[in-house]
Amino acid sequence: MKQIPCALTIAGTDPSGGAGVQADLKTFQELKVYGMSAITSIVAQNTTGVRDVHHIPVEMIRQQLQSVSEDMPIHALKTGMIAQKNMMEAFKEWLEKVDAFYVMDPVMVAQSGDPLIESESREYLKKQLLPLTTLVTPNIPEAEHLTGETIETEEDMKMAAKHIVTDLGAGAALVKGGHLNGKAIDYLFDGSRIQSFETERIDSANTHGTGCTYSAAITANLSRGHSLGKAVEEAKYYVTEAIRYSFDLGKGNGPTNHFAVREEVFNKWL
Ligand SMILES: Nc1ncnc2c1ncn2[C@@H]1O[C@H](COP(=O)(O)OP(=O)(O)O)[C@@H](O)[C@H]1O
Ligand SMILES: Cc1ncc(COP(=O)(O)O)c(N)n1
Repeated sequence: MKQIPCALTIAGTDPSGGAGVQADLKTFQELKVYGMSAITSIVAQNTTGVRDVHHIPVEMIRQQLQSVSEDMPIHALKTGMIAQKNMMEAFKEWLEKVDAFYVMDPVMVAQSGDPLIESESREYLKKQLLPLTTLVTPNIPEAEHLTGETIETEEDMKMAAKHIVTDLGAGAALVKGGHLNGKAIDYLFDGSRIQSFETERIDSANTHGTGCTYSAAITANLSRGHSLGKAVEEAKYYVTEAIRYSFDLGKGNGPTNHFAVREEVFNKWL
């Protein structure tokens, strides 16, 4: 019998259901992948911003990871918010014993502007975790932090993607253009060639959790055995439709619609 693809997210939470672990598990489910999660921090947040953060003790993170890997298959995994350096150290030690595609969403700041990781962990992420990735998916501010370069044009985005792979050692880099004006274009550099993924910009403020959704969809597609290019292409479609039919929920930037690509529900929201 064919085995179901299994994907794991290692991330913080969003009780309002739009970002973090909640967004990741919804995405895995929609893409018919068995979803698993290890929680790094509990974040009191909603569509308007972050109110408080409780970090899970590092030993408990270690135990969660061990509980998954000693019992369950993991075909692909992603990391989102890993706030502290000691959490990253525990994750790295565990990851070195696991054979799975690794997608890093280098979460640093929430869309509301609230910081989600401590400054000393940024360096660790860059130096120690980045070289272990199959793919890293920075938005423009995150790519600027990783490269130390200002990114204002599509040329800059391509340069940043190359820099992150060639000089910083990531397996591949997808620099996302959500924060630029004009069309929504992302650039993937896989070590040998640049590919672009482009859609029109949707006039919507409901973009809470778009980065989480996108990287989770890529992770799900890799766990199914898709090539990197196909995994990104299909995930781009998923996130675009999730933004197009996003929900006007909450008082801030509303969440994406994970039902959007499901035909029967898709029609209902038209
Ligand atoms: N208004 C929009 N219309 C269409 N696509 C968008 C829009 N905003 C963001 N995107 C796309 O959503 C994905 C997430 O990108 P981005 O917003 O840059 O990431 P993050 O949520 O990490 O800040 C990218 O593919 C980006 O191009
Ligand atoms: C726990 C957690 N992780 C990540 C994000 C970033 O979300 P976005 O996808 O909107 O950048 C968030 N707001 N909360």
